[in-house]
Amino acid sequence: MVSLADYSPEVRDEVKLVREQVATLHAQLTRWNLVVWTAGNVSQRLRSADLMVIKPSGVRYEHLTPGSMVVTDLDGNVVDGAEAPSSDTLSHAYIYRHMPEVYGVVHTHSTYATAWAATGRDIPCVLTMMGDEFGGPVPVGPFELIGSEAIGKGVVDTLKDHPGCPAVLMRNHGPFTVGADAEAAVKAAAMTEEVAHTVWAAEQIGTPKPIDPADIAKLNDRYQHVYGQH
Ligand SMILES: O=C(CO)[C@@H](O)[C@H](O)COP(=O)(O)O
Repeated sequence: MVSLADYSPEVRDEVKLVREQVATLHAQLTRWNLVVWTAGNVSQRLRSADLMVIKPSGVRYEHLTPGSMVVTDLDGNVVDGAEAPSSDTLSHAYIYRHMPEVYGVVHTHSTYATAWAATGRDIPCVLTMMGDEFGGPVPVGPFELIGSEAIGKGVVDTLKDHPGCPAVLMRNHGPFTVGADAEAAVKAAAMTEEVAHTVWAAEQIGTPKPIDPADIAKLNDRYQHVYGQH
């Protein structure tokens, strides 16, 4: 069995840093009310080796520490860690293998996004915030059972039809999000829940108005390339 001792000091240094980052980011899931009990997970892929760091399965967020984070290869084989990795490890690994631009993956069961997932409806792009973050609707992916890479394949296959979108609502299950790092994926999870809630509220008031696709593209380009500090 391969262990961290088989990797260079540079890789081991990055593992230490990413363990700290991923452990800290799990607190953002509870901060933004995206999870109940242990129902969500965060991972980040390393830049220096084909490894990833993910939450241990079923461990409460207040008990998570950098040292409890599990290191696996991109086939889900444990390389370092005292506890079993997340239930979704194989799916996170599949996403990393098939989306080379992705270095962060998050899964939650946040209430409003999961309610949309239960209906099988995409969240329509009726908010400027959706143009900004998603560049269109938040799509629904196929129903898949938990524990294999099937969910990961469903996420990748769905996002092929939605280039640049960082979120998929896996039907009857909940949101999976991706990003250039774990923090970006956590942000996408928080924004997914926010727009799921807002669009649901809009549908209680009336019929939300669609945004012209050309304007959605302009919103997304500005937000992705101009917004914020550069
Ligand atoms: O979706 C599911 C179970 O329905 C899992 O993703 C859990 O919600 C989190 O599992 P662990 O990461 O703690 O194994």
